[in-house]
Amino acid sequence: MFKVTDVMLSEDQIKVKVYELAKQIERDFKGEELLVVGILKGASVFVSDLIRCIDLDVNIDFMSVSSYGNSTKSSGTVKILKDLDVDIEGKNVLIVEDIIDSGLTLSNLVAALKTRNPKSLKLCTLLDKPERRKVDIKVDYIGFVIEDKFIVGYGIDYAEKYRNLPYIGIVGE
Ligand SMILES: O=P(O)(O)OC[C@H]1O[C@H](OP(=O)(O)OP(=O)(O)O)[C@H](O)[C@@H]1O
Ligand code: HPA
Ligand SMILES: [Mg+2]
Repeated sequence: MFKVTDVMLSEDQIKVKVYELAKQIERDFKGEELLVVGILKGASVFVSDLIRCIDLDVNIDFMSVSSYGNSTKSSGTVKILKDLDVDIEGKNVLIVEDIIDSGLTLSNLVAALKTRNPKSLKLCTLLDKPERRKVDIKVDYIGFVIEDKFIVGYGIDYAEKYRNLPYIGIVGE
């Protein structure tokens, strides 16, 4: 039986970091338009908090890709379940993820989106778990680098549960 055994990052720690990331993004895209792309479902909570701290002309869109299903291991393949509604050619695109683990989700996504000729393509993740990386990936904005624990909350699930926790918790037996 899995349950949440510890808090890794509190609601307050997350709030401070989200604000810092938003201000970095604001500085980097000053005077530019920006399309923020949230990757469903995990990034939904993070991206909603993030955009509300970014004081720029921001558009938002979502993509849904899935590699984990109901398991704690990536299947290694990424399925596009919902594509963008808008054409990104000539636009500044910021992909927002909740967590980068193996890196497979994002590297597949970046490869797909690059072929659409955006003006720029940058990556932002709240959490980075570098120990489990299978593919190299350059991330422009990272909230927290975390150790190799299976975590949930703030949008992140285990078997579709716990996404509504306001903090990041560690799942144990
Ligand atoms: O770097 P990776 O090993 O690819 O793992 C990271 C991805 O896995 C999770 O999504 P998941 O596919 O489980 O779907 P979800 O966002 O709907 O929970 C998470 O939200 C990231 O998108
Ligand atoms: O630690 C994790 N927890 C939940 N989903 C995930 N997807 C990649 N890593 C994780
Ligand atoms: Mg996800």
